[in-house]
Amino acid sequence: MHNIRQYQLPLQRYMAMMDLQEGNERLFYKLLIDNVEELLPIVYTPTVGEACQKYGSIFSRPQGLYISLKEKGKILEVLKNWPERSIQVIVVTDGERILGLGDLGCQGMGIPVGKLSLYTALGGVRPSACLPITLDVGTNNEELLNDEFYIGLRQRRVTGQEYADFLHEFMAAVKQNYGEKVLIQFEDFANHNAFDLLARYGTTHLVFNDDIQGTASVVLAGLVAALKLVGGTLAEHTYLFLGAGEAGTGIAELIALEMSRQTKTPIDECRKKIWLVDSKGLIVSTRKESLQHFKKPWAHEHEHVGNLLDAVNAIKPTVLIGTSGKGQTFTQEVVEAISSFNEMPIILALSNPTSQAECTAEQAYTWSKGRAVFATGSPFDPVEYNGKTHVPGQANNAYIFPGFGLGVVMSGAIRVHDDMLLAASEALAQQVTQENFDKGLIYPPFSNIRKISAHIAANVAARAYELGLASRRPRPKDLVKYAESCMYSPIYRNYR
Ligand SMILES: NC(=O)C1=CN([C@@H]2O[C@H](COP(=O)(O)OP(=O)(O)OC[C@H]3O[C@@H](n4cnc5c(N)ncnc54)[C@H](OP(=O)(O)O)[C@@H]3O)[C@@H](O)[C@H]2O)C=CC1
Ligand SMILES: CC(=O)C(=O)O
Ligand SMILES: [Mg+2]
Repeated sequence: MHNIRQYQLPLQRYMAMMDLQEGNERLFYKLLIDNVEELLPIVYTPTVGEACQKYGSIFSRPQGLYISLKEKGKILEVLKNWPERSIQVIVVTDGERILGLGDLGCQGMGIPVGKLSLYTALGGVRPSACLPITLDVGTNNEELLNDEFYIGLRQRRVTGQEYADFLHEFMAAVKQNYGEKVLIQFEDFANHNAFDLLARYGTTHLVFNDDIQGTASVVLAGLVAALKLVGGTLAEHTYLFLGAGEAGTGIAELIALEMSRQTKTPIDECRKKIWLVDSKGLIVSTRKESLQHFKKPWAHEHEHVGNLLDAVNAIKPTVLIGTSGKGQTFTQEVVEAISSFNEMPIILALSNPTSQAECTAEQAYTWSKGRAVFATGSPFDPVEYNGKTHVPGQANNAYIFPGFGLGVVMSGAIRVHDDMLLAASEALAQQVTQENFDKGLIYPPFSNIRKISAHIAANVAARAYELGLASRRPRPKDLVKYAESCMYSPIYRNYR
């Protein structure tokens, strides 16, 4: 840590950590686990975003497995080149929507690498069982195409049947090489592919989309915890999203599902409590024909509303959630408006990295006069307002996917079911203590994450057994203890 701390710039610290991961993996994980709050912003958001943007020019050694269009027809052979045989979790991207930074092509590799290091550090999945993959299907990022240090194919993205065939070959090759029980996490695909891939492979493979499903689970947990501060039930609140893509509609759907279970009301009715704004304004029924399929369930009856401020004033939400990928979109007027009709507005600025957050912590607390219950996707420091310290929570799917993955792996689950996402969410919400609430936090600190992950894993595994989706026999009696016993620990063996 002394060495790492000598670097002034976060990107230099990132590069030092990557060198360490390559040169002394056990020490890398020891540092990451013991200093998680300090190092998470380095190996994960926000610094990993900058690293992906500059990936070509900071490149020293390859990490992960690249599969490019040139390998079409030979993907199985390429997979066989990976030295580890026993893989439990794959995180795969095609780099088209890296955080809120857009199309970074092959340079998106930083994301699968970073996510999988959290699978190990936060969730205890063995490093050798983790495989980061980037599919190089080209990039539409002109700057990268003209960058001498770009590491990927210099061509525009393939789409349509050619893309679908390539993905299909990849999915089939993974199953053939690693069997049915490898968890494939789709990460940072653009929404025009992400929903379709999940629907297409959800019934044949063990797949999970972190941006749609993991994010939904973490946000639902935060909302359930927030109700202890704010009062009311899920169904008594009104939700407004800025951003109706993977994260926005994924979260909205899981809230509606949980609301429907709690109130025994049809899910269609529950969806009416949830409104979304996209780049064209509030999603309303008069726009239904021209909407992408994942937006249609949210096209409620309402007149046209063109922007977020007008939508806030029209809908009067109690909860405002930012999933737009666009920074500074929760303006002072927006935060003041929601604060004018809520004693304690719940405001989540989920977009990553920090530069894309819908507002900063300081803005949220100042403009709401210290009344907002606030969390962000990337970390923000505590803020002093009117003599009180406000600590923003980090609403990031990193709370969920490591424990979720561990639960799937340890139970030998063969499919991911929505109930398993609800189980993960419930377990996370239960880990928020009175001490956390007293600080205004709706998430527990990351310093306890391995214990939290063990509880998430246990709840996910328990649900998988109940659903008949778990193949590991016999079912361990104490699933929390079993989860802990499965976790990788970076300790040196004593050979004496
Ligand atoms: N905290 C966390 O754990 C997570 C955070 N995220 C973050 O969420 C963000 C969005 O991700 P994702 O949902 O996958 O992205 P998508 O591209 O799927 O969705 C983005 C949505 O935002 C809308 N949008 C973009 N700009 C504006 C604007 N100026 N005003 C209103 N709406 C706008 C788009 O509108 P239109 O449909 O009209 O184009 C679209 O509906 C990213 O920054 C990502 O980092 C994602 C996953 C997890
Ligand atoms: C956290 C995450 O998955 C994202 O921002 O895309
Ligand atoms: Mg993501």
